Amino acid sequence: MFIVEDGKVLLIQKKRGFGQGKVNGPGGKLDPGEEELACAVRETEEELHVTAIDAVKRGELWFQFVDGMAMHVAVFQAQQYTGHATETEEAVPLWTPIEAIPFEKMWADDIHWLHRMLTGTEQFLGTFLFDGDTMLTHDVRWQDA
Ligand SMILES: Nc1nc2c([nH]c(=O)n2[C@H]2C[C@H](O)[C@@H](COP(=O)(O)OP(=O)(O)OP(=O)(O)O)O2)c(=O)[nH]1
Repeated sequence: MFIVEDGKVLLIQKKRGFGQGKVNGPGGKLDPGEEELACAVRETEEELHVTAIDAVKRGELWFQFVDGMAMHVAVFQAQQYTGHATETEEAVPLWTPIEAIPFEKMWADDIHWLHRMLTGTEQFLGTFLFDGDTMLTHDVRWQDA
């Protein structure tokens, strides 16, 4: 979930779990039977004590890892929220200027879609091959919303 306000995006530094130490948007795994949007809203509440309002789906990420693991991530964006971003056991909040996103601290694929997503209106579909933290191939396709 990427919440945007006044040219800044609400990122987190993850304190534990998958991608610990990385900068990312808040998010996490689906609970059984849960819808993607509900999951993204819930994880943002759990990690930052912020509730995203009127979030829209902007893209999908498909990851294949060479060890056989695969992962699908739905990407949402919101322009409105309630609450005040607070550090929790899971994450440190980072209100970050969109023009100063620290891609070197993020997942290697993010540089290929995050800035374009935040500064435009298109939807995207990204497919990536990873070996651990190393991205081997990337393919991002955009279409008008
Ligand atoms: N921006 C970005 N996000 C990614 C990438 N790969 C990846 O798993 N994510 C997101 C998806 C999830 O929101 C988050 C990982 O969450 P997770 O659910 O696997 O980890 P977690 O340990 O926090 O699990 P949970 O208990 O909170 O559900 O990172 C990536 O390459 N780029």
